[in-house]
Amino acid sequence: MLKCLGLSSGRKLVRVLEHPFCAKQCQMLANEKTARVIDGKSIAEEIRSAIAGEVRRMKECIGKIPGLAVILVGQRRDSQTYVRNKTRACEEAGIKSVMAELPDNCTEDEICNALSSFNKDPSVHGIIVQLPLPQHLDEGKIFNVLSLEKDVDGFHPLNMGNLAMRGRESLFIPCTPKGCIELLIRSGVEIMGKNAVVIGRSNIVGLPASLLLQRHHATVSIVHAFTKNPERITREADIVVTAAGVPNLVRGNWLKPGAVVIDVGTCPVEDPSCEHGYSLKGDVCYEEAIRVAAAITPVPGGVGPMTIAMLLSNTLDSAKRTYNFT
Ligand SMILES: NC(=O)C1=CN([C@@H]2O[C@H](COP(=O)(O)OP(=O)(O)OC[C@H]3O[C@@H](n4cnc5c(N)ncnc54)[C@H](OP(=O)(O)O)[C@@H]3O)[C@@H](O)[C@H]2O)C=CC1
Ligand SMILES: Nc1nc(=O)c2c([nH]1)NC[C@@H]1CN(c3ccc(C(=O)N[C@@H](CCC(=O)O)C(=O)O)cc3)C=[N+]21
Repeated sequence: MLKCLGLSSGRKLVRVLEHPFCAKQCQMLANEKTARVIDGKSIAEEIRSAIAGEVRRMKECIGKIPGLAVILVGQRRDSQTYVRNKTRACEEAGIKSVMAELPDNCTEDEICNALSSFNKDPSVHGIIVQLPLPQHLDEGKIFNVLSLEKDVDGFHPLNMGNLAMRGRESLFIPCTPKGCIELLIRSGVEIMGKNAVVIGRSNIVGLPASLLLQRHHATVSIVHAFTKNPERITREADIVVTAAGVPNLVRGNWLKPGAVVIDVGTCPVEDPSCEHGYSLKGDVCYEEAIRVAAAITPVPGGVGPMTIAMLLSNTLDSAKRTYNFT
């Protein structure tokens, strides 16, 4: 079904071939009710404008503003775009941003040195190391150096561990899963007591998303690449959070009627009709899912903008904590 093509950015570009059943099935279902679309872009805008207000208040009251430092290693085009979007969002919210750019072939020590200087800089309240890193670098070693108090991505093992343990609180919740929960809450979706399925178990999305849903008292199942019969497990779910990076993985018949679907997947697929020759695809076969689900996030315009809003929110919280500003 899918063909991966190399992309100069290092990221795979996927060519999506037509689903043999997709068109027919969609036509059959054409007259049925469609899901509510959860507009992540406008929810994120609301949050960002509230953050901008808080930043202004902070500046007026104590003469300080939050600061975010970004470490970008290498020349991946997608990473450069994400980082540019993050720093632009900071600017708009009145948050200072600084960046350290390191070459593809840099050493762990060089990254750790950049981290250490941001750790010490009192005008920096949040630090992110844009992922993925080039293969020769050990992510674990690097995250160990990151100051726990400035880990606004929530990737430090102690923040992740505290998120996992009952009776403990992490200083920061990873931005994408936090954004998913925020979308559910702001859309009036109850999480407590619901069956949730998370597709994917990565450190940055799937794992923390499953921990967070548990904290909100959902009963959570995790589907990954070795799961047998993922469609059966997913069909049990009232809430599906999918972060596999596989376009059209979740078909309409994987969903329980009335399920709420949060599509984290963001995969560039060949699309000659688009300006850059590609468009972004989620994990969910959207045209099918809107006929079955009660609510769904689009890609783009769903989870992505929320990730950035949550990064700003974590950075603001960090600065507030530093200055004891409430
Ligand atoms: N919108 C946003 O803000 C963000 C979007 N993303 C997007 O989300 C997607 C996932 O990102 P990330 O978590 O970093 O990716 P990873 O590649 O690190 O993890 C993918 C996960 O999905 C699982 N998986 C892969 N294929 C299948 C399959 N066929 N069936 C079931 N499970 C599968 C893998 O299982 P296993 O562990 O067994 O290999 C793995 O756990 C990507 O498209 C990424 O671009 C990521 C971060 C933020
Ligand atoms: N340390 C680190 N932290 C991250 O949070 C992190 C990371 N590394 N590496 C890569 C992933 C990916 N990620 C996204 C952020 C925003 C959008 C986003 O805003 N997407 C828009 C579209 C953007 C576009 O058009 O290019 C949308 O879905 O509407 C997507 C993906 C954060 N990540």
